[in-house]
Amino acid sequence: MTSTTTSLAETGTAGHLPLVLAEQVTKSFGNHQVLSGIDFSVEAGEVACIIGPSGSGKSTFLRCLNALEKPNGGRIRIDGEDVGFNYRKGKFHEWNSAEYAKFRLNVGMVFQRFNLFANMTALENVACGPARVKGEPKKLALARAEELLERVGLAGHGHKYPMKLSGGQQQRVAIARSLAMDPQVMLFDEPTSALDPELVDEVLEVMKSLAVGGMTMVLVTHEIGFAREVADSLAFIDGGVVVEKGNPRELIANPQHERTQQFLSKVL
Ligand SMILES: Nc1ncnc2c1ncn2[C@@H]1O[C@H](COP(=O)(O)OP(=O)(O)OP(=O)(O)O)[C@@H](O)[C@H]1O
Repeated sequence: MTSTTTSLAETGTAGHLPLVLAEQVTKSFGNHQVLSGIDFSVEAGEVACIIGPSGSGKSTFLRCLNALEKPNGGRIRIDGEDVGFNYRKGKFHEWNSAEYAKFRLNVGMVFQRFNLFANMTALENVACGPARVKGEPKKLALARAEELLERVGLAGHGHKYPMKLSGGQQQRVAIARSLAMDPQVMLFDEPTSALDPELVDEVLEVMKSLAVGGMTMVLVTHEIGFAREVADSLAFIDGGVVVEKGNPRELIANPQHERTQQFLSKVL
């Protein structure tokens, strides 16, 4: 991002900004350019789905949104805040590790592999963030975790360790764990791809209920049906750029770009 520091300072933050705003984001790993100038935005309360071929940069972009990867150029703002930078005394300063940690509490992320703590029960997995990271009293964090497990359809399962839960149940615990931090936006990276087909719907149903409840969500997915039914916008990423973005139903029914048409013809 260093190369863009001057232009960042000049751009300013006046006017309405979407909750999530990415402008011309680039990212390389060595000589391999993975993101070549991504423009992307999501309004508060909206669900944005991202589709695209394997290796097109979808996960890398999501990781940039959550500051798990550092872009080489461009600008990402969440709720008007520059991800990775503070603007002080007329200059951009890179975040320190405490600022990165604080930011991630505000942006939930659910991964393909559920990443639960194997030595904690479902309840402890959900309660540990508020109790250990936010310093919430343990009793309160556990009571809230009970409520969240109920919300994802897992009432009565709180005492179980992850290995005693199905993949779909584990992913729902992971969603509850993310919700426990009261995130402003939730990012999902192919949350159903590691599940047996018969377990996919139970996770999609939970995500649908979050969407109906007004949660702002960015979702990398192969679930075109979910995108069509639930999402407010759909972006097709290929070769590290957003090739096409629009209303999901329109984009799926009538893709404008040849690359989008080719991709959809393979997955529909
Ligand atoms: N940490 C890394 N180091 C080196 N290369 C990486 C790293 N992370 C991702 N890549 C490369 O970046 C490219 C894009 O990967 P990414 O995971 O973002 O794609 P994707 O669109 O999410 O693919 P998929 O749908 O298969 O998950 C790939 O070629 C991948 O090998």
